[in-house]
Amino acid sequence: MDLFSTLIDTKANLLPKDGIVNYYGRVLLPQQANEYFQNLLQNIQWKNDEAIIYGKHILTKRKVAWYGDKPFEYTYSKVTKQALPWTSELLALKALAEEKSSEQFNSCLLNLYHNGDEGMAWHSDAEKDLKKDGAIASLSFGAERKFAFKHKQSKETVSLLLENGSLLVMKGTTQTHWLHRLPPTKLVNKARVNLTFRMIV
Ligand SMILES: O=C(O)CCC(=O)C(=O)O
Ligand SMILES: [Fe+2]
Repeated sequence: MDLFSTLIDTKANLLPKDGIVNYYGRVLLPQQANEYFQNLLQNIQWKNDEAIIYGKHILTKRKVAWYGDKPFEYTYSKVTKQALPWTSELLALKALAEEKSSEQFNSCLLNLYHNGDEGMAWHSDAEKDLKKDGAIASLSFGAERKFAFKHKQSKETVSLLLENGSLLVMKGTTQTHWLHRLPPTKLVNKARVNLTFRMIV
């Protein structure tokens, strides 16, 4: 049992209906989290994300990377990416996410937000390549950022802070009924790295 697990009820569902979101809080000690953060900044093959929006080819400020068990192809915003082979640190973090969540993952999408100007707009992760209603485990490193959910019909919202070294799991029908986003903020001027472990089919 880790140091913080007594403080956070990991069985509590943060959503009032139509999906399950569990926040496990910090699953790494601050020093371990900082070491992973530095390692990820250095050793991941970060690239500006490409997208085609209204027929225009654009590059995002946020950087991304895509790793997996096999050279999976993954398409979103009309651009296809191919997964790179796991690094040893990513494999260790995948094992941690799997152990804590009791779920299995075969790929990981990584995001690097250089500061609070960069975020991610409302979306759900329900691309056809993803296992339907499969769990998504999200590990956060570096700057603490707010994360929010919005119900697609009722528009009700739920938000929380994602701490350095923390784990969030979204599962059940969350992606069908809820959007989520990482809002931009003027209050943060440090970088954050996020890893979302997924199951591609
Ligand atoms: O940065 C985050 O915490 C979330 C990223 C996200 O929603 C995604 O990669 O689909
Ligand atoms: Fe997402």
